[in-house]
Amino acid sequence: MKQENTILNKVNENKAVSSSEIADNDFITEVAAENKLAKHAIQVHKFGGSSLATAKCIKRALEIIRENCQLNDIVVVSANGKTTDRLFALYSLVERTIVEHTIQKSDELTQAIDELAKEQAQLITELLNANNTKQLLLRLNKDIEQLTTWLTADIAQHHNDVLALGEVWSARLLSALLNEQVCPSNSIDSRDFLVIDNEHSCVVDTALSAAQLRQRRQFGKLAVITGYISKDSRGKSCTLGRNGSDYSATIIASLVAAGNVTLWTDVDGIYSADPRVVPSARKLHRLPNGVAKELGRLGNPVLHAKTLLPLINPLSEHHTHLHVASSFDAQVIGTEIGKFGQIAKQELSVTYLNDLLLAQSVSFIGEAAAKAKAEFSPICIDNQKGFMVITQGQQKALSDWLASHDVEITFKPVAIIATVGHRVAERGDIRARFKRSLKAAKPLNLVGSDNNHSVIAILPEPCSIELLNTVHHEMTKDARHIGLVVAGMGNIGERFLELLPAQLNKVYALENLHLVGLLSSKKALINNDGIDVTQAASLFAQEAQSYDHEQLISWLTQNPYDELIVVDITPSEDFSLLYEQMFSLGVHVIGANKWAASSSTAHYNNLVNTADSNNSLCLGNTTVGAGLPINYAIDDLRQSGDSISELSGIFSGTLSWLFETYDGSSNFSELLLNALAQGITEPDPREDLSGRDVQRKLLILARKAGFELALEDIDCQNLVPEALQALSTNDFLARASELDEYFATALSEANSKGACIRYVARFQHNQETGVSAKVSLEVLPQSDAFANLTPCDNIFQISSHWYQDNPLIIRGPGAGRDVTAGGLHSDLVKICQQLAHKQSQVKIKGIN
Ligand SMILES: Nc1ncnc2c1ncn2[C@@H]1O[C@H](COP(=O)(O)OP(=O)(O)O)[C@@H](O)[C@H]1O
Ligand SMILES: N[C@@H](CC(=O)OP(=O)(O)O)C(=O)O
Repeated sequence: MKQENTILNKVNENKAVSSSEIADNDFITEVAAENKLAKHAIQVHKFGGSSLATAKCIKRALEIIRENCQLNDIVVVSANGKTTDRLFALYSLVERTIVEHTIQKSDELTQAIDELAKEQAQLITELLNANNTKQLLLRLNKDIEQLTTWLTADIAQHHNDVLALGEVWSARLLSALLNEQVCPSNSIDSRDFLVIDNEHSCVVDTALSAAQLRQRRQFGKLAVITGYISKDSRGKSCTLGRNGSDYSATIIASLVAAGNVTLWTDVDGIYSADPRVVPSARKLHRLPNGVAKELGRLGNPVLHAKTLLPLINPLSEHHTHLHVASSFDAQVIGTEIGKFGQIAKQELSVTYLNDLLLAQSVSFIGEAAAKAKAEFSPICIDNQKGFMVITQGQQKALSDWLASHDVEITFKPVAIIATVGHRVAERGDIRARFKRSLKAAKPLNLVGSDNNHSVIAILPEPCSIELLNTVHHEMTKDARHIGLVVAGMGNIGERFLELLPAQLNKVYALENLHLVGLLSSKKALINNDGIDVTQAASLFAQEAQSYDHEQLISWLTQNPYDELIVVDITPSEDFSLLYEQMFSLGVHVIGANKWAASSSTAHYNNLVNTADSNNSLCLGNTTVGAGLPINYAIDDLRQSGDSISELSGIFSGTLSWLFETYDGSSNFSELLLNALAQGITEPDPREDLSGRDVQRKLLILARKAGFELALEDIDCQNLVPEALQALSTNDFLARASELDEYFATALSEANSKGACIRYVARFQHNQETGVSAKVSLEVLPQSDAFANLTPCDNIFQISSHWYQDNPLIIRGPGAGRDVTAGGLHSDLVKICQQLAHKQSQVKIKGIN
């Protein structure tokens, strides 16, 4: 959540404090003029009770504000921890005392008030300096006196005034602390500006509330506003319902046209089920508005039922983003709620509500049902069978309403469990799966919601944790979004993309894979909603934008997928230097790029450890032998318990072609230029002739086989004489004939013995002598396995404990567009197969 150019810790340097009544735009402009770092769109940050529960939590919230807020932003707070629960408890205690006339209950009341006061006083003393502590304690004492009067003398009148105290204390404390440590701040009691019609419908008087809020905000001070409370048009305190501070935050955001609302809580996003009781719950990175609204309606505690209402105004041009993030782990990317494309629309989640009532009446049948629905907004209604599901709190009002129509009604206690997702009620497969998963619970009915974003099962018994887990497992077991980024839009990259659509259609393991990024060295096309694979190359050509590595890492850090795979088809050492950051972000890498796997021992070991400790997978079968399964074979032998003692072969397609073809009938240099013209060599053929590429490949395989060695441990014969090594490419090509004599001599000497010349890589491990490795031109008998290859083919020979006398040989095309792109697809399928088996358990700072 950290943003680059905000940050209140700079504010103290250029604070300008003057109170005035100004329009929001003026407000913003003036703040911007004073504070060079000010953004123009206001952000609202709401801290829930769990984020303000203890002094430690409040300090954490303070740091989040320091890092993420500017003076023109707004902070909305809930009561500290469970203060609202405690205030409710006081109220219930008083009610019982009145009913039962018991003396000891009033002692109990005094004790409960004392405890509450002590808790608040402790937060104040622990957090504030002496002067502020004194002032806030004085105000707290006054409030406690007032509270005691309300509770003992006039409880009926002051129910909501009592409940409001939690938010008032919390805002006052945070604001004082901000003043001391971060920036000028003032606390605002939302009852001084927020006007609703009544607690039942909570419709906001927008014009009046916005105007009054404008008057309350003070220029140059960060406003800390109480959540949860408001007043009605007669000036009476109201609440917005339990957990209503989220709703306060979005109302306030709509009043000031904020750009963003962040709900800071104890969980780092919205999960596919309650993560406290469903260990396999998945984070939903992006939730479409309608689905989020439905989740809130059906009991998700992070999203109060009304939270989204102020933000989804079809008439408004203004769009406010909503995020859910963890105040315990502010760097973790949370859930974003908004308008998203197909990938986000595939998410499914499961939610439940206990303690409900199934109300049955003829008034809920046919057209008459519309009236009941409009009046009571039930959780669900079936106007064919004549029932609706309501909360227990609605029972009396519904009975009264029907009595006035002279109609009978029956109530039955029920619970609901629902699967929620974009238009799920229209999907027969999801309904069927949901029904199957509920078999043991014997649901009374299954009902689709009006907006089709949920299927609701009505249960005769409360929903158990076991049932929740079973249903969740069934609904989400194959849910996983894997993002694919392809880096390198060259020859092989192009072919890889050409093959991708068919692969996605036919390979089951790729079911949840979405192409989301295409990168060349300078340009990038990133689309979180997916890039059409059938038009990938042309979309890249038309839409890619310039980027740098910092931007790429920042996107990778925030990517909204369960897993992300980067396929590196670049030859770039620079790009390979990003692997470590990628691994530390849990990103998986498929590399055709040889740099990382053949880098220094320290760097390589570090990469392997970083990947391991972050559960990042890394495959690079195509770094050696293109699509030939050499890396897999070595891995397989090692993992099966075999030990490899020798690795040898011809690892370069170019050198294979040159020496298989070179028979002395023409000069070596003519052959070389011919190979260059056919694209068989690198643009500068010295890259092939130097043997470096073969040396790197041997290093990669030896490391795969379990040996720790470095490039310098492998002797490398450079076939380019020293005199030609430092020339420009053109000068080298012009003087290529200087190579001829050396090769002509080598060939004729070999031929005279009935032998041939080949450029061979050899690695040996011997218990006594240790490791020896080299790549060089060798004289081989014509009968040697390495002597009779189809030009361009590679050959790999492995001797091991199991393959001692008769080595294992893998042979075939070791380069080429199709086989390399195919090898990369093979790696991709392997990673996706492994990811399908990956079980992740939720671990959330704050709630675990
Ligand atoms: N599907 C879900 N996704 C995320 N959190 C959930 C879900 N269901 C239940 N929770 C729980 O809801 C709690 C958030 O409750 P809330 O009252 O909004 O917190 P706050 O005190 O921050 O306002 C978290 O502790 C979380 O464990
Ligand atoms: N304090 C109120 C309002 C609220 O929204 O709290 P929280 O953000 O902790 O859920 C309540 O407990 O209902």
